[in-house]
Amino acid sequence: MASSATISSPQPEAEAGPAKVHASQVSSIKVFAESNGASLIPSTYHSITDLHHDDATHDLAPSIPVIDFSLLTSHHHHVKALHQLGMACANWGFFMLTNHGIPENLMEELMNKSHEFHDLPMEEKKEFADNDPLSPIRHGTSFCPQAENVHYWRDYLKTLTFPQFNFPHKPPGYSRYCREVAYDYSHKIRAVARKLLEGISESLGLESNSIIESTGFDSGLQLFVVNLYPPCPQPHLALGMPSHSDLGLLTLLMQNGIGGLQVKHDGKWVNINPLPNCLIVLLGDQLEVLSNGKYPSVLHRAILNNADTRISVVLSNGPALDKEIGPVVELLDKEKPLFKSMKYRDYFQVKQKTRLSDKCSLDEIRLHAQQ
Ligand SMILES: O=C(O)CCC(=O)C(=O)O
Ligand SMILES: [Fe+2]
Repeated sequence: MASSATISSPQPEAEAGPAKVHASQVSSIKVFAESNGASLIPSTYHSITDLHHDDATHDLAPSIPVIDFSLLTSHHHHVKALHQLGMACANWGFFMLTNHGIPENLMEELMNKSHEFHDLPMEEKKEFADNDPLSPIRHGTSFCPQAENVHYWRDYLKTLTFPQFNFPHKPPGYSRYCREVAYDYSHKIRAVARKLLEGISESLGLESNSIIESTGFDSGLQLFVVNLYPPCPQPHLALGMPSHSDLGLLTLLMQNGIGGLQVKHDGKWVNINPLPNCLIVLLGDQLEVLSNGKYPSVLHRAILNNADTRISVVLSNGPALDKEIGPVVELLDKEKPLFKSMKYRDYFQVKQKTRLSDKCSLDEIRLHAQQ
């Protein structure tokens, strides 16, 4: 059971050997980190299992795909841009998006305000502690404490911003302004995601509106997440988020200038240092399903540091909740389906209530070659 109780007081034995602190006893890792002050973290947060996690390679930085959004919409460069988009989706499941048209000052304003909800006293955030993945506004820590045996050094605010827009009315004074900025940003992100989905359809040899139509995207679910990762005294032992893929079609992410995102490419973790003012685009599980495996969702994770609070604002753009999503029929002329169809509502609920680990939810609907 998730608890809305505030953090239990810091464990006196923390210095000697940290106590096992279950994330369900922790309402906020930010509050815990601030009140604990110990140099060792509880063993229940030791989530790094691969000894070589520092092996993130920088060599790949020059080959990280960059897509210029303005070229996708340009008559002259459209074909070349589609080709680049298709390559990025097939080979990386991830790209940086430049010239996306979202004003820099809007992104800055949102980022500057994003920590204010997290800064509220725990008492004020308690009303949003909720286990239901479809709650319009949720605040919590880690990913799904009830389902995990190790926890993650992150607090989150999750709101559903489409088809209905939801956002906290707290703290007073800030909230109206921040709601407006968030509303504006979420709409602009949907428009960018929609255009990208048109390009992705075309790059698969489909009609440009194919994915939009088959997913009911125009009434699709948009999840708006503000992640906060406080400084961690032992960043080599814990993670902000473990290796996972996102559940929707396209995730568009920005961060507060503090690095921490890694994506997996050719079996190696690659540090992502975004270009100024770009958006990071991550392909989600629903695109892997629709494309029948041609455009795999990307594994990614958030690593930590011991000096700065990192914030990422992550918008997951998905199908309509009641759409049944399976491989696009036109792609099945010459190939067998690799995935079972499933209603997005069911996929969303399962994924948000399961331990976050690689592609474990997607693997549940993967059909085996012999089937
Ligand atoms: O904070 C990040 O960079 C990654 C966040 C993320 O993967 C998520 O919210 O799904
Ligand atoms: Fe993610």
